[in-house]
Amino acid sequence: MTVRVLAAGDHFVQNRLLIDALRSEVGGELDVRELTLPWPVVPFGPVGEVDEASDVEDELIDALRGVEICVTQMAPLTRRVLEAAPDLKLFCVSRGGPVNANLEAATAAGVAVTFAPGRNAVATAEHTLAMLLAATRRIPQTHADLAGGVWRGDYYMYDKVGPELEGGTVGLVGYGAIGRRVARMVAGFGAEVLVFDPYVETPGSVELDELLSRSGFVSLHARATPETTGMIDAARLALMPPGSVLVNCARGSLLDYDALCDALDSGHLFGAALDVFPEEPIPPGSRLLTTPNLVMTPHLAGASKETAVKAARIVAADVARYLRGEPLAHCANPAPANL
Ligand SMILES: NC(=O)C1=CN([C@@H]2O[C@H](COP(=O)(O)OP(=O)(O)OC[C@H]3O[C@@H](n4cnc5c(N)ncnc54)[C@H](O)[C@@H]3O)[C@@H](O)[C@H]2O)C=CC1
Ligand SMILES: O=C(O)C(=O)COP(=O)(O)O
Repeated sequence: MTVRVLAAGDHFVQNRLLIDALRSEVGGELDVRELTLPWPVVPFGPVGEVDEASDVEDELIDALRGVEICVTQMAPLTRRVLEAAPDLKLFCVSRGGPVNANLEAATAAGVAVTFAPGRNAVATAEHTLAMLLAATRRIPQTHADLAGGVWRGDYYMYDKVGPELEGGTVGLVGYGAIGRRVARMVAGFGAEVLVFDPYVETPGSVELDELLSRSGFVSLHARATPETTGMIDAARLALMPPGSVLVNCARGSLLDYDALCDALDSGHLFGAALDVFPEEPIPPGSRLLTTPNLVMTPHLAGASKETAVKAARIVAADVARYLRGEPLAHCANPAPANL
């Protein structure tokens, strides 16, 4: 029997990778169609809450006719799409969380939703290290000086230089796929690692306030949840030792950005590095654009050549499990009875 699959991709996780991975995992019994969606349709919001997302709903509804399996990075599985897709049984999101799906409605409709945890963990951990080192060694600022024809010697002065990782302490807030990798990397530099993650017990685990007051480097790797919203506020930044460095490659909601700018303006923090922001793109006129000692990248920590390939493989492996009638490895909702 031929199973109809919709690959609804975009330029980040290309349809081609998804389709190649499906073909190599599952073989020839699939009738695969493609739908190319703009990026991003569903941005980096909380898991499982998407609804009435966008004007791609109609296109998606058309493309899902007769389709049993949809693999996608960005397509929104809203209540309306679900109601119009009675044949759909499996919706595979090739992202770190099933942010594209209304999980409650999917469960009620008997649609299993899978996701691809850890697909970009290596890329994000490596980017985190790059950002931490860039902020600590003032690489973007000194590069900009040189590119502008200025050779400044004063960066060498004692009061302008940053701390070393070897012999320092790195506090990791969140110890999942990315936090663990960053821990291994900074341990390789000879740093002590402290961890705050209420759901993980590991050597080096401490309470958040203790972590902040003992760490010369702090890196955020917790998920965006109501509990983590604004967890690093002005009072918590004040706990960090003077001259320390903060990195956020997780989510903008974890940190009070205004308080961070104050801590950089006052010189309390040596530097900070940010890949994620409360509003993306950063609005013109934002304080972040003029705050000193800040290194920023436009939400690209998770992007690498390998990320898209891993995502496609994780998704395809769950499609193959579904077709073999086996339990799904990364199912985000209670598996419907017909699986
Ligand atoms: N900038 C980028 O391009 C990327 C950002 N991310 C973000 O990085 C973060 C980490 O991602 P992963 O490691 O893949 O996720 P993960 O789900 O593997 O780990 C997240 C960890 O956060 C912990 N956590 C939950 N509540 C917490 C709390 N109140 N305090 C401290 N820790 C808490 C969880 O126990 C878990 O261990 C997420 O926010 C994710 O959205 C992920 C990939 C790329
Ligand atoms: O997690 C990120 O920030 C990404 O870049 C990709 O996110 P996603 O896994 O698609 O929610």
